[in-house]
Amino acid sequence: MIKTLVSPCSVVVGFGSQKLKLDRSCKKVKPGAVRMELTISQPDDWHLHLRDGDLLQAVVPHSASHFRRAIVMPNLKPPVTSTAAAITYRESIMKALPIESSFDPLMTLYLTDKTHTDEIKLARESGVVYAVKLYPAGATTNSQDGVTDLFGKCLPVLEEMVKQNMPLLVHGEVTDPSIDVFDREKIFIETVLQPLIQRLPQLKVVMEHITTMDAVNFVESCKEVTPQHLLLNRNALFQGGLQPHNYCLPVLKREIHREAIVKAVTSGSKKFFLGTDSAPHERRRKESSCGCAGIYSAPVALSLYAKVFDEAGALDKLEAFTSFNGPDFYGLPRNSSKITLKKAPWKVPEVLSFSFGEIIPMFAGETLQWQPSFE
Ligand SMILES: NC(=O)N[C@@H](CC(=O)O)C(=O)O
Ligand SMILES: [Zn+2]
Ligand SMILES: [Zn+2]
Repeated sequence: MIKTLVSPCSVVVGFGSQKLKLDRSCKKVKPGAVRMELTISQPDDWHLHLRDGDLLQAVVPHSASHFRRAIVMPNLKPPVTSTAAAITYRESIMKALPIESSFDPLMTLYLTDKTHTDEIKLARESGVVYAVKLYPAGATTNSQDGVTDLFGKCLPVLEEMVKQNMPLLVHGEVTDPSIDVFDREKIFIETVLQPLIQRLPQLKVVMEHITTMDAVNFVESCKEVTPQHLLLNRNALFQGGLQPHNYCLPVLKREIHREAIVKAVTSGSKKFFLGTDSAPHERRRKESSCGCAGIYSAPVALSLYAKVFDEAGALDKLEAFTSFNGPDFYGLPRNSSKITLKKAPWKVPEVLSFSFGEIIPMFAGETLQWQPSFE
């Protein structure tokens, strides 16, 4: 539902624990200016890194304040390779949640060369594990224990996943160092994903954090889309100097790819859903001689998705992308709770400070137009 309201004299915008009151003189508002409000079913985040320890405590409130559920990535150190570990990890997330939060973490298992078919059965029986995650070994952060040979080592497990109707979530990049880093997603589709789907057509596969028109055009799987791959192209890595906070994997691509992703997502196709890939790293680990891959988007993601759909003139398609296509794919109920997005400018903090260090959020210091609230 889209409502237009006459601009108020003041609005309160919130950001985590910070609230900022914008006193805007009515005189400054142009006659006839309107402010928009959009109420949608509460979104879920189908790709989220919550980490553990201090970082978990710091970041979980940001996701919990906007999203009702999230698929939680298992690339901890050590990785979450068993249902027992997933249950323990889920408990630590629940403990870190703000009181009265109804956030529901949906857990995943980290696939390795050694994962046993019994583990898939246990995962299904547990009721807390919703997917299995494929990290090609060496492809991304904490993927060292990932899969070295999917067809050679994991076929029985993949067949069990078909039986258990357990989706496979894929970091879709080849790891061959001789392949250009900007081509790794395209080559993965051709050499791994396409053969996988031919071999196991009933396997439910999600291509995560897509970055190319090749992924957009790969119709056989559903796809998650991050805010950064909708809003930034690879120039953002080098704008006025090296920009470590825009570095993630798969790496940002050319503008033609970004445009293809925006077009697909705002077209209303049910194959695309929200997955922020919010991946916090401490500032010192990003601003380093060998900086970590990952963009921390949880606090700004909804504002950014709204920006993309607004600029494409497709706000009427936002809700399906944020709140319907994901649960429909997973066979879960859509959320009955609602969230309101108000068009009112707010500034993203330059830095988020915690006792252990700092995190730089995506679009730090920039002014955004859409602000989620439950009021
Ligand atoms: N996206 C990233 O750049 N990093 C993620 C891992 C991943 O999703 O590939 C992380 O865990 O930091
Ligand atoms: Zn990934
Ligand atoms: Zn990720």
